[in-house]
Amino acid sequence: MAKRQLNRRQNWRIEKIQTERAARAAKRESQALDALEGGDLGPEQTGLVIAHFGVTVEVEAEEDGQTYRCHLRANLPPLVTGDRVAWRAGNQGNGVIVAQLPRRSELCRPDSRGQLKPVAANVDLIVIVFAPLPEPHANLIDRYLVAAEHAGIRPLLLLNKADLIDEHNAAALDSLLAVYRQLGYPLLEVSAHGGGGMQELQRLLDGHVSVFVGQSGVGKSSLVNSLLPEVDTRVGALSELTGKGTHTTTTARLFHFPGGGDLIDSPGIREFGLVHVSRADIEDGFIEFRDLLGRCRFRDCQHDREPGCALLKALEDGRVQPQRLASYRHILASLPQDEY
Ligand SMILES: Nc1nc2c(ncn2[C@@H]2O[C@H](COP(=O)(O)OP(=O)(O)OP(=O)(O)O)[C@@H](O)[C@H]2O)c(=O)[nH]1
Ligand SMILES: [Zn+2]
Repeated sequence: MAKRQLNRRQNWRIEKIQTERAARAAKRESQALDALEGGDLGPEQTGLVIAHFGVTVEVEAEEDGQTYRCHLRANLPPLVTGDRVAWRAGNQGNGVIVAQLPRRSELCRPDSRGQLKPVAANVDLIVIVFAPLPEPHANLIDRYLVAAEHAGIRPLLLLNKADLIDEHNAAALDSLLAVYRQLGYPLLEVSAHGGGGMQELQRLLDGHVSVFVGQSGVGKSSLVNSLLPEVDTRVGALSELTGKGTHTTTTARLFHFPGGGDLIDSPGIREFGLVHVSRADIEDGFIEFRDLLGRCRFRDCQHDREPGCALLKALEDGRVQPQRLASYRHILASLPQDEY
């Protein structure tokens, strides 16, 4: 009891300190903004948000490719990495964001209160990475596909560690890949180590804004390091960690590939698609089910053994793959009960 009270008091103190700290930061921020606005600002131009640091964002000028630390005017919607903005330069490598330009797409994740918040904008390719090892799970790949379909962003299935394909795993991998090939999803095999397929991958990434997602250990870092030999993609994440101590969310950063094309990366983005999907998202995300759902005899059909089930009929006719139906059921069953 006493301990709980103590905890509550501690929490209250921590909250008070955090509020005061935030208020001081906001005040400093508005003073900085006033000083900027009071000075000579350059003409309005367009730029790209390449990183986000709470009260300021790093903007790359479209014109000269230089980066500027920019302050935000109060009436702006929240900006994220990948946003295109209208901004005006100040005099010391800083500037002011004037407006957010329309987004073509958004990646969203729930925040600490469970509310969906955008974490990256204008991504147009989600690279779903898997490998012979750790052994790939169809339902995990399908979860990422559901998330990509839901975000309206094109997926690319990337089998990394192709050098590890041998007589023990080749058949299983082939049948896994055949399902996605039949659905029309683009597929590529590479080896971040051996270098096989990497040029082809680079070609597919050129001209796009991509994110890499996939299970731990499939080789996302290795792929990114091989594509971006010049930069340490962990830098942004680390400096945020030491800056804030307890905060585990780390900023997303946009990197340019040498051959053109961009990558947006952060630990949070790598896990995109593993949290929060609704039943409707799942039904929509299995593209071959779209024409079938709603055609079952029973409205609350669980597509399990019900007579007149359109999905089971399609399974029988070979229009739906057993692996996909199993995966669909598995993902649905993982939803909280009230959404099922
Ligand atoms: N044989 C082989 N091993 C690879 C290849 N790419 C990566 N690996 C190895 O796989 C392991 C995991 O690679 P990472 O790049 O750390 O994987 P990750 O997906 O970034 O993992 P997380 O950071 O946990 O998300 C490392 O030991 C790599 O050396 C490859 O093409 N072939
Ligand atoms: Zn059914």
